[in-house]
Amino acid sequence: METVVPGDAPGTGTDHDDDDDVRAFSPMALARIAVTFAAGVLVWLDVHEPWVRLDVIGVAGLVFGGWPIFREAWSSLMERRMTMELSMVIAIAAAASIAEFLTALVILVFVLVAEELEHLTVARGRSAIHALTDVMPRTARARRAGAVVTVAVDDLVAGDRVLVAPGEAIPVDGAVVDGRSHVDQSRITGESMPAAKGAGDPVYAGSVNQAGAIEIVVERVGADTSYGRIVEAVERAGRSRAPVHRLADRLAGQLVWFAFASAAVTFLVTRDIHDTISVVIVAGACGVAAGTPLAILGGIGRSARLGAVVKGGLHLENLSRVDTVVVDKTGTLTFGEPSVGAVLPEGGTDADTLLALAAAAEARSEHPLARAVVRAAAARGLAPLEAETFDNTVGLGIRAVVDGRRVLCGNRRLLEADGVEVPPIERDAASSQVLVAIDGRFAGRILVADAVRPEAAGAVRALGAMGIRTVLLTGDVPAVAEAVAGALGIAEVGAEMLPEDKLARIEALTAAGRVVAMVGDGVNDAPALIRATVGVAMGSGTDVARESADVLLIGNDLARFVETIEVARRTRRVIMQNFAGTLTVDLLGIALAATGHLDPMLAAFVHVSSELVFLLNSARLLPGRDRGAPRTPGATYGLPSAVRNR
Ligand SMILES: Nc1ncnc2c1ncn2[C@@H]1O[C@H](COP(=O)(O)OP(=O)(O)OP(=O)(O)O)[C@@H](O)[C@H]1O
Ligand SMILES: [Zn+2]
Repeated sequence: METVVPGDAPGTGTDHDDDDDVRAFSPMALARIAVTFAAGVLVWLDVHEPWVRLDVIGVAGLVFGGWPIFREAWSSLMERRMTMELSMVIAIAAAASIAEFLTALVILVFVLVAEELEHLTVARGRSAIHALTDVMPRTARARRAGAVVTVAVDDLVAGDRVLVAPGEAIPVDGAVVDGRSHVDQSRITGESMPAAKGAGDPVYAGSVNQAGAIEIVVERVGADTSYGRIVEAVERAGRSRAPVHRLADRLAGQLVWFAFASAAVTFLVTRDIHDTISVVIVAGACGVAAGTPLAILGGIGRSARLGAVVKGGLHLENLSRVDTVVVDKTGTLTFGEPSVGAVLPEGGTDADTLLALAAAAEARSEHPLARAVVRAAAARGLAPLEAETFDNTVGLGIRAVVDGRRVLCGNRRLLEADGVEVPPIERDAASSQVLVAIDGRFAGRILVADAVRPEAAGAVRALGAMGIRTVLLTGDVPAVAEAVAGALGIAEVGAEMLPEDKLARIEALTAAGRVVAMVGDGVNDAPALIRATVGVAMGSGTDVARESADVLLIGNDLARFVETIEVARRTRRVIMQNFAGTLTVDLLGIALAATGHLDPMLAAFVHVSSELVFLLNSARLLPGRDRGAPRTPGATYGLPSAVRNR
């Protein structure tokens, strides 16, 4: 009942915006409700009071029970803001002034109960978000001075060694130093299959150790871990304000004013103080005022469960309106972990030299093609060469000097820009190609194939079913782009697109009135991610992409992205239902009250119960408890002797 008016400053009155208190009922609030209720009963029973001119029980009940609300109303008055508290207090005072103490007390009980229930619902929303952190163990078994002791995770520092038994959650980010196991890290990376871990492999806090016992060396603890950062982003998002939130506040404020104006008219016309009080009381706005942020919190929490970190309420709102999804190919539709299929030298260079020079040139690039070339050279056991100079042109490729030779690795455009004559090239739709020139002469090409993500086709189909158009924009050549698009059922394709071309296409789409989500992973996608209505980065993507994005897909799973759009749409639907419902109930209620069909107590009941329905409607969005929550460590599990005897 604690509304809510534009410019509502945090920290005023019994403001609930900042307390993370997830307690059940507060004892003081309960006491106020009980006292007010008791006073109501006494007044109703008409217990004898010695003072004729003053109803002491009624006044005392009102003052004690309503104290926090009076205080808030007073501060609203001082700030010249019309709030729900103020209007309620005016109604209560009006009832009391005509000695209708029973009415005043009953209204107050309703107000107090509603306020408390609202607190509880909102607290549950907060705790649902906090529940994300519950998977992080609070204690760990660490090696200290030759013994294994249970310590608080917060007391761990980098370099500590921690033992993790089968079935336990991993408490920190670190690396395995002993033992082997499989680890379910779906919560962090989204991979659904447990990953094999042995000495030297990284492990992440919040993932769950499966079969074997492992010992890990601590690298990062708490909020610094990958999972800690995810939780932090979600919590920050939960606190941010979406435009629809401001709209809700405005609507709530206007409803209070409207009820007030209607009450004034009612009094002028009917001269009936009861009906006037009913009019003030019947219009509730908490369903929109508190229900909107609660719904957004629920939507963001639910998305986080799907592995999508939505960085703010604004982005969730935008996501609900998306009608066009632009994707890039490498790393988004494909795994972005391509492998070299063939090395095809030309003009007298031999394959190993070609690959070795290319690998040296590509060594410092984070492009998936570059990494594939480097891996292939290492796999063939070629002696690593060092590039003397290195120049990366996004969307074209690499210019480097290796062993005194000028090496170009990239596409036709790069080579031709440097005056290299590139012969006609046979295109194989299944592979991308890295063209290589040495000292200004075309020296051959390296075929690199990347696997399409298995969920991509289903995701594109699901988007289509939701009425969303999918567009593929890639830096790769048309043959490869069209092959991938064809396999996935994407009709609209742009190939050989430089980063600025992708950007221009996004701008053209938004200029045409489309609401565009751009999904990408690379440095070349960053400008488009920023310009799109919603930028979505793959979790495995480059840092630039992850920073530029509004939504981060931790699990790289496009199917989860589609589900996130559904969550966003549902959130929007719930908010709109609350808007429409509140308006209907309030307008109807005011009309009934003004025409003498609602007495004040019934009006209070209508106000409170309708609000509660809308709050609960929002609460439906809150994610449920995590099913796969692991057991916490601390108990002693049997460790294999390899780990125990160290
Ligand atoms: N480091 C590199 N090594 C070799 N070729 C490169 C490199 N960087 C870019 N290229 C060439 O430039 C083209 C465009 O690169 P860009 O990174 O813009 O897109 P992409 O990786 O092909 O695909 P997508 O746009 O779908 O991610 C690549 O297809 C490749 O031919
Ligand atoms: Zn209310």
